[in-house]
Amino acid sequence: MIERISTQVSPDDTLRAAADIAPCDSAIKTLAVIGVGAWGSALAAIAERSEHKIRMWSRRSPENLADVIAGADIVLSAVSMKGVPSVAEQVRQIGLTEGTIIVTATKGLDPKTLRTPSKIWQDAFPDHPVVVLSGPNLSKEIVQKLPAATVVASTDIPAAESVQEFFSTDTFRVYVNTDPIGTELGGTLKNVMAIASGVCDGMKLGTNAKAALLTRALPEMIRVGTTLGASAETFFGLSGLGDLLATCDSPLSRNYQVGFGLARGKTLVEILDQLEGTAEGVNTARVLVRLANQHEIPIPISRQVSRLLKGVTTPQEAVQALMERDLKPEFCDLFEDDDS
Ligand SMILES: NC(=O)C1=CN([C@@H]2O[C@H](COP(=O)(O)OP(=O)(O)OC[C@H]3O[C@@H](n4cnc5c(N)ncnc54)[C@H](O)[C@@H]3O)[C@@H](O)[C@H]2O)C=CC1
Ligand SMILES: O=C(CO)COP(=O)(O)O
Repeated sequence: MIERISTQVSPDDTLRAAADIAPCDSAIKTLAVIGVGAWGSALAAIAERSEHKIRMWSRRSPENLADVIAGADIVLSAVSMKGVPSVAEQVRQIGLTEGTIIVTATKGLDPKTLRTPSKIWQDAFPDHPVVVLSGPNLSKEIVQKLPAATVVASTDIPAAESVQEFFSTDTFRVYVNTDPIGTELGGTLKNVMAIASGVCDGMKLGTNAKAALLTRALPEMIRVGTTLGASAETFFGLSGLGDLLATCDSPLSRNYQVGFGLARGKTLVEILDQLEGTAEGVNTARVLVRLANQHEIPIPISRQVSRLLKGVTTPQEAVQALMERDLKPEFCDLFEDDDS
């Protein structure tokens, strides 16, 4: 696990000017990053410029959380899903300055309450704007300053626009969206599909199979999303299709690596032991099955991924089960229930 503590960017440092980043006029200057793993560190690096003050906190860092968030214009959480409820509660007990924007970059679902990270933050801070940041953003490419785009979504548009301005650079293009739940679920649900995609490649099923998998993955994600209040359109954007393509086709993706390893006969325990960082799709698959059962949403691909992760099916049986389902018209099940 990558665990960077506030060494490069300390609470009292004035940050060095990044030569390739134009000065930003935003009134928003102070960022507190909570969760300094691969993604939190990458986002801090993106925001780094002379007029920004960046403070960082993770559970093993020497800084005091209250000092790090005090007076921050933006509090960004890049904690993995399992840490979100407890971290949100710690921050709630400390309290935030009025007007502080909360940005959540976690892609996951809470196993206890089935809530998304943005819902957890909004429940803890009903009077603060909450902005979801999600998109095709493999952190290893972002830190190399390769061009990338992302989405910041909120029902509070001025807050989303402030976050857009704060994080935009000439290599990181930020779009605003008004559908936070859709934006968040795109990034969350594609992690399960990335596991399926890794299985597909690990089994050498070929390009046709991969194209079929990813194409059928999208309506499955849309069915879940629209049931939970998202707009279908959002899933055709960067945080849906965009992140699906990035994560399902890259060995840099930890979720893809999980699927690939399972297809090559490794156990889940072995894979997770060797994995650098968090593969949220493992938890998400389990939670998603419960959500889908509750709402009667057909999720055939995710259900096979969940069975594979539980060890109750093999990759070969999972593929067979998907191929042997009832025949149907291509578009009958985008918004309607069918068998799973
Ligand atoms: N790495 C990437 O390319 C991207 C990751 N994400 C998402 O960002 C989130 C974090 O991912 P990474 O930074 O890659 O993971 P990571 O494993 O590198 O870092 C996770 C961070 O969460 C903290 N954490 C974990 N459990 C905690 C707990 N119980 N209490 C407090 N803190 C806790 C860790 O200390 C660490 O700072 C995930 O939801 C992931 O899906 C989103 C976009 C890109
Ligand atoms: O969300 C990501 C890219 O957008 C990162 O994917 P992994 O968590 O699978 O590495």
